Amino acid sequence: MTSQNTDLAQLLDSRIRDVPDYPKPGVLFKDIAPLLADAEAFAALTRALAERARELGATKVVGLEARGFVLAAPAAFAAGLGFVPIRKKGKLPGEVFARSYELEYGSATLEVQCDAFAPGEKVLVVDDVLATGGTIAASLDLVQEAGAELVGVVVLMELGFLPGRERLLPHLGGAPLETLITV
Ligand SMILES: O=P(O)(O)OC[C@H]1O[C@H](OP(=O)(O)OP(=O)(O)O)[C@H](O)[C@@H]1O
Ligand SMILES: Nc1ncnc2[nH]cnc12
Repeated sequence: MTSQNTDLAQLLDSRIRDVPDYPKPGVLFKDIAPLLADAEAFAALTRALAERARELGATKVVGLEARGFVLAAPAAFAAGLGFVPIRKKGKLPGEVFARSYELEYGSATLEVQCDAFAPGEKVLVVDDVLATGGTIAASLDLVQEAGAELVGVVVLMELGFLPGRERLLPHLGGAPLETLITV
């Protein structure tokens, strides 16, 4: 990590609030609302994500509902790329691919539109938190099922005390998994 990235990580980390026992007892919730509300931190995060999208050769940036949208959409815009949403069940019209999964504090189903990607599309997946890895694992399977090539995953914050990274390895197909902050 360069000193510039260390500065970025410190700035971002300083704007994330720990909320104990939310939404369930025993969960330390990482609240990104203060970061999003801080113009300097949000802009720095958006620039960093957009830079990685360009460097990795992405043609689309994929965001995961809901907090992933808030990071991925401005990054796609800043990189001059299109944005594709992966949404919770029942929100996307038309034919969809679907995957059910467990996350740190519940379970859900994610969907992507079957025609979301043109042939040869290269995808960067962006989300805010990597906890158990269930959400991103399901999303990577959907990207593959929809026929796109994964060029990378960038996550704002990895919870290093949970086994998310190991869980994602079989789903990455050799693409890099990058996190701006690890706690
Ligand atoms: O690694 P995991 O254990 O799967 O957890 C990580 C996911 O949990 C949160 O999403 P949530 O489903 O709470 O949705 P939200 O963004 O709509 O709040 C977070 O935004 C990640 O997507
Ligand atoms: N501890 C946590 N904080 C914020 N978002 C999460 N998603 C899953 N686990 C989380």
